[in-house]
Amino acid sequence: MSSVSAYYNGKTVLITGATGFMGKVLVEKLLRSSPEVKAVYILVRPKAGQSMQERVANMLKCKVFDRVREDCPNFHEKIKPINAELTQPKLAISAEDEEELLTRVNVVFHCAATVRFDEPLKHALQLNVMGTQRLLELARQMRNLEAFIHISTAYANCVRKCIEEIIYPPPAEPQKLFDLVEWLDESIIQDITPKLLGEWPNTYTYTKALSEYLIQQEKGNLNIAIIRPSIVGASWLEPFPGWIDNFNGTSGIFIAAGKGILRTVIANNEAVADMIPVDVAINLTLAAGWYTAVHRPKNLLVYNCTTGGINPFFWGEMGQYVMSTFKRNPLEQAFRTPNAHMTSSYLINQYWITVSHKAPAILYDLYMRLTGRKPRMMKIINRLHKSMTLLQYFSTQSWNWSSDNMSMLMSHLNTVTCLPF
Ligand SMILES: CCCCCCCCCCCCCCCCCC(=O)SCCNC(=O)CCNC(=O)[C@H](O)C(C)(C)COP(=O)(O)OP(=O)(O)OC[C@H]1O[C@@H](n2cnc3c(N)ncnc32)[C@H](O)[C@@H]1OP(=O)(O)O
Ligand SMILES: NC(=O)C1=CN([C@@H]2O[C@H](COP(=O)(O)OP(=O)(O)OC[C@H]3O[C@@H](n4cnc5c(N)ncnc54)[C@H](OP(=O)(O)O)[C@@H]3O)[C@@H](O)[C@H]2O)C=CC1
Repeated sequence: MSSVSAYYNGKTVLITGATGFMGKVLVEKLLRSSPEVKAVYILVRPKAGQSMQERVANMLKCKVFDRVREDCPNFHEKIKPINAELTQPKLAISAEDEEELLTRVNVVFHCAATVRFDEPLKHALQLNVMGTQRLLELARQMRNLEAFIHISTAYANCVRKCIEEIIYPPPAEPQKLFDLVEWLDESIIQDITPKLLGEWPNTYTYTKALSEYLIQQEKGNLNIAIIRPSIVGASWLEPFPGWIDNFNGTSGIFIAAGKGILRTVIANNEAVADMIPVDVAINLTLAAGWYTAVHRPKNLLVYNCTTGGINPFFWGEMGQYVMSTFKRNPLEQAFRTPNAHMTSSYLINQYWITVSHKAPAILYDLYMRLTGRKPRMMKIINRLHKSMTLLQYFSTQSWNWSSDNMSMLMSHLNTVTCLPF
């Protein structure tokens, strides 16, 4: 057994965002590689008419837990759900639960966030920045805390071209923004959001930049590390290859291309497609937790969890791989034969949108209406266009991330690959 998995045995861990894409992989890996972990507390909110208990029961049925279910059939007994809402004062955790966390938790992984690019600024601030502030406040009172790991994004500082593993000055003073959104009318906040964002492309990256700064300012004596993954994609190996459960980042675009719906996309062939498989990002996160707790670095360490500097892969190559994969492995019930092209020209893209997206969608919806069924293709196309408009910023540019801390961490591991510890 490696030092990393040995470290977590006997420890009590707290995870936020455990019901999300990365959170599920984190919970699974932790329970599978460190079966003697004492307890894994997860902060969960009731949602969509489901209680916290129902949500956790449904989550544990998810395929991603099949392997740990086989290895350790009682793994669910280690999971201790806590009712919480990160946007509420004191995270809406009951006094009894809070006391339990304060006495028991050894390591915190903070994954919860809104990752929507179009999130209203007020909500993105309340969750990504104030939520982080509240969690830090709780963590500072924890009596046995050894490490606090915050998941940020490699794009938090996307207004820079070269991104070091340091915390940059924030786009604004977080406290001033908290005060502003406190008293300003929601519609006025919406109106001034572009001005506040400045060079930042969306409220997601903006609030992630703010939360990094806030952590640096308010960390006190905590042992903290920040992980900045780039575009997190499907798993490479663990718990099995190819697992993903959302349409974020590139996955929605790939599926739309595979279904033959997406025919044109704005991207720069020569720009780096900085993707990282979710299991690699989670392995780094767990290893960083171990390193932070055991080696207690003097300063807060930032890990750029990126691939472009080590093994660059370009959007042009990505497009070819995606198309050839779908040609070899066609998806069920495709709308048309997959045939997507990339262009960096706005006009050419608009032309193909009209000819290859809108015209077939109108004809298809007409056919649906005539046969007494509900039209749906134009709705899908409009959603796709909205998503492509928001993602374009990332598919047309390259960034250089330094990854010295990631390399340093890798040098401490048993193997030079990212295989299970
Ligand atoms: C030839 C190949 C070409 C290759 C080149 C491609 C280039 C692409 C470049 C991509 C770069 C990505 C960079 C990302 C960088 C940031 C990474 C991070 O830090 S952090 C993480 C990054 N964060 C992000 O990536 C967030 C980005 N996404 C967003 O912000 C929002 O999704 C939105 C604003 C784009 C759309 O909002 P809205 O219109 O409100 O729509 P909702 O989302 O609410 O979904 C509604 C429903 O539709 C469903 N569905 C969705 N897609 C598909 C699909 N393809 N099919 C079927 N269904 C789909 C969806 O499941 C849902 O179903 P249900 O639950 O209702 O049942
Ligand atoms: N996916 C990616 O490409 C990348 C992600 N990241 C970062 O990784 C982290 C995880 O992302 P990912 O797993 O993709 O995101 P998901 O959207 O899949 O998960 C978000 C998690 O946050 C929880 N959450 C949201 N709002 C609240 C709230 N008000 N109170 C409590 N919990 C809440 C969600 O819970 P619920 O189920 O209740 O909604 C969910 O568990 C984020 O910090 C993100 O910024 C960084 C780089 C890339």
